[in-house]
Amino acid sequence: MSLKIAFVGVGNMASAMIGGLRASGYASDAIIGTSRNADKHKSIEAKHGVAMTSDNRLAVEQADVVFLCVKPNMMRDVIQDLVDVVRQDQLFISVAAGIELKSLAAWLTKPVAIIRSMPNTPSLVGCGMSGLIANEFVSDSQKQWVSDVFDSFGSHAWVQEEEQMHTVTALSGSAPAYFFRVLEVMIEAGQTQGLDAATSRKLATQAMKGAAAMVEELDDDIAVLRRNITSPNGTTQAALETLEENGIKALFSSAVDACSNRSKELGKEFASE
Ligand SMILES: NC(=O)C1=CN([C@@H]2O[C@H](COP(=O)(O)OP(=O)(O)OC[C@H]3O[C@@H](n4cnc5c(N)ncnc54)[C@H](OP(=O)(O)O)[C@@H]3O)[C@@H](O)[C@H]2O)C=CC1
Ligand SMILES: O=C(O)[C@@H]1CCC=N1
Repeated sequence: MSLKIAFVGVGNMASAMIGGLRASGYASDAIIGTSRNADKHKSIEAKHGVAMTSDNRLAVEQADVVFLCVKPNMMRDVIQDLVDVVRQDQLFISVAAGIELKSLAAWLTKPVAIIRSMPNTPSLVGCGMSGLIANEFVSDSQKQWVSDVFDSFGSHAWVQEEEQMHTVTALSGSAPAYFFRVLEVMIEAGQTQGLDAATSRKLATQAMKGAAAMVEELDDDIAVLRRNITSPNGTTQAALETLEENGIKALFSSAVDACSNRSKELGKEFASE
């Protein structure tokens, strides 16, 4: 039988995970979600076939596993309102950017099992990537269950040091947005050159998907895959030289640094003391 999961704060990220879980066959009656605005509940219930409530405590009371999915600035208040219904046999999984395990533990007040995760929205289509780290109360069997759940909507990686969660955020949590931006810009450029929007979108998207699939499925060095497309003095060389001249390396490495630094700031801004 599926463990009962409560998603506290069903917005973009929780909705993506619920969609991914449901598509992988997780039982609808084993999932309950919460959000304050009851007007949204019907559409979430219709989309994912799961029950919704505005009552966080009611949802948490009946859960074996609680995903904490509110924004980082709301996390402390939301957890503090739950403290007296929290049981030590429950597992808590935060998805919040920046928020440290020790802050979550301090707000939960009891010695409970907590996992800090950093998923991403491609979970909705079974292509998620999630970084994970556990506190000392998480058992091996809970870790296995969590690995299986995150794999059911993509893939996962456990990190050894909590500091590494900032880098996970920069390389996978936020990264789909960078690639969406790259696609937006390329599609617009295609249209500027005369293609219609749909054709431009299909061409650029399929190229991005194909490149990612080659990296994933072949064991080749990525630089070799790039060179295999780049004929001397050909079209690709012209494009790549333009990207280098315009600072692609500095651009992306500074974006990764900015993301990771913001994650660190969020952790400090919303720390337990
Ligand atoms: N979006 C992403 O790609 C990723 C997000 N994250 C993390 O996920 C978390 C949520 O982000 P995201 O989904 O984008 O944000 P959203 O704002 O889309 O979702 C948060 C939801 O929480 C609900 N909420 C707010 N307060 C409460 C409350 N007191 N009780 C119950 N529900 C509440 C809101 O609904 P309502 O107003 O109806 O209450 C809202 O829909 C953040 O901590 C973020 O760092 C992590 C990885 C990726
Ligand atoms: O932008 C954010 O803060 C969240 C965390 C990772 C992706 N979105």
